[in-house]
Amino acid sequence: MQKADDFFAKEQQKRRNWVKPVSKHVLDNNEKDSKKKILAVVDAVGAVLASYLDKPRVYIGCMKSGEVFSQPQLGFWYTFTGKLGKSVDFQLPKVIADQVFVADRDSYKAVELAKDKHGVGQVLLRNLCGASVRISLHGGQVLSWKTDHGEELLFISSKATFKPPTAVRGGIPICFPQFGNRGNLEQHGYARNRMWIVDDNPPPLHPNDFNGKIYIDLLLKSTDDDLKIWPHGFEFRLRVALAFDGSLTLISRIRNINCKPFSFSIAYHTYFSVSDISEVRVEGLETLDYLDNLCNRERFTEQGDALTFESEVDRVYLSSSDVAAIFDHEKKRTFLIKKEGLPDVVVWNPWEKKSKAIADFGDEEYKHMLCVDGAAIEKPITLKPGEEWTGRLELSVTPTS
Ligand SMILES: O=P(O)(O)OC[C@H]1O[C@@H](O)[C@H](O)[C@@H](O)[C@@H]1O
Repeated sequence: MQKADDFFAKEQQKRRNWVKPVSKHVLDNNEKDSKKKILAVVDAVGAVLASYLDKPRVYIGCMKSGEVFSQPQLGFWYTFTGKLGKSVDFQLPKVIADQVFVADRDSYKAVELAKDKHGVGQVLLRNLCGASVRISLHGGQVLSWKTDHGEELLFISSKATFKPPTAVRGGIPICFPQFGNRGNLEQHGYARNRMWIVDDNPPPLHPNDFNGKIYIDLLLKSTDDDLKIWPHGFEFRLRVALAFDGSLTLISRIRNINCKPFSFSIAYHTYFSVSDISEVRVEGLETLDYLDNLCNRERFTEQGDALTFESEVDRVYLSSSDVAAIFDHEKKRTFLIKKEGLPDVVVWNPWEKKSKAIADFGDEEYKHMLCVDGAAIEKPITLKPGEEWTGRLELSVTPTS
């Protein structure tokens, strides 16, 4: 788990309760004449910084300084590694003097553990801008992903039940080790119906998987009861990471800890929240072959330029590129889905009739959701004893004009 440093943030951070103006912070710390000095330094350094606005990362070599990096539209951010308050003899590299804020280490918590009303453990990740992700230990399921404006990006049914053992209808349930009914296990496998634990000591990942991110590591291990229904010992490690820009990454590492090989399928069954399904299009699947679950998994080839929706869809697109996008015209936003190790993409919307047959799904809710899952289904992944597989899914959202 990461620990928050002191940070300086800009205008839009004002409303976060862990952010206050530097001047107030310093006054609170009884340094009465500090404000003037800080602003004076800001003016000088700000002018220098302005000439670096097009650079992604700038390091300012001053006492107690941290890294300074630019963020499109947000200007500069400064990670201050020293302790603010004791001395004002530090240089504050910020562009605009009256928009300098400090995040208070005591009130800002990047990772919080809590329990829901059924006693199920939940993890809340929150980045400094206020974007957040909520994960349930039941299923290792992401239940919420919000922008820094508090806008929910995932769909959860109003009829969802949060009481184990069934998975919540919405968010990102993980289908493992089976997808759908392609095997002898329960629908979509059992990982989504099991309790996961927080993994305090996971094996290291590549620095890109944690640098600048807030994250939690979860772990699912097969129990003796699980081995009776699927006789393969595994460790499934899931890292859920929230980046500074609000993007959400799920990294799965699945290891065979048994003495014989096994094969599995996996899907991140992502319920995206959309304004109106009729106004949505999916790009990145053009010309691909797909298996149509509505026609006994018959194989077809996608013909259109982009996928649009006017009836039930339940397909597995095969061997896709590593990027797909969902354009939501009404909400004026685009979801980008980037994936590694996940060749297939499931697209699912139950539409009107099927919706009525799903107990934990509202009759009209199909209009406001679309499942687009990064997955490995058609060619199951085989692991020899001791082998590990890694799959990554990165979700981000951008405004579209
Ligand atoms: O109701 P469940 O088990 O969560 O599954 C929902 C849907 O998940 C989709 O991924 C499947 O392709 C559908 O066939 C299925 O109906």
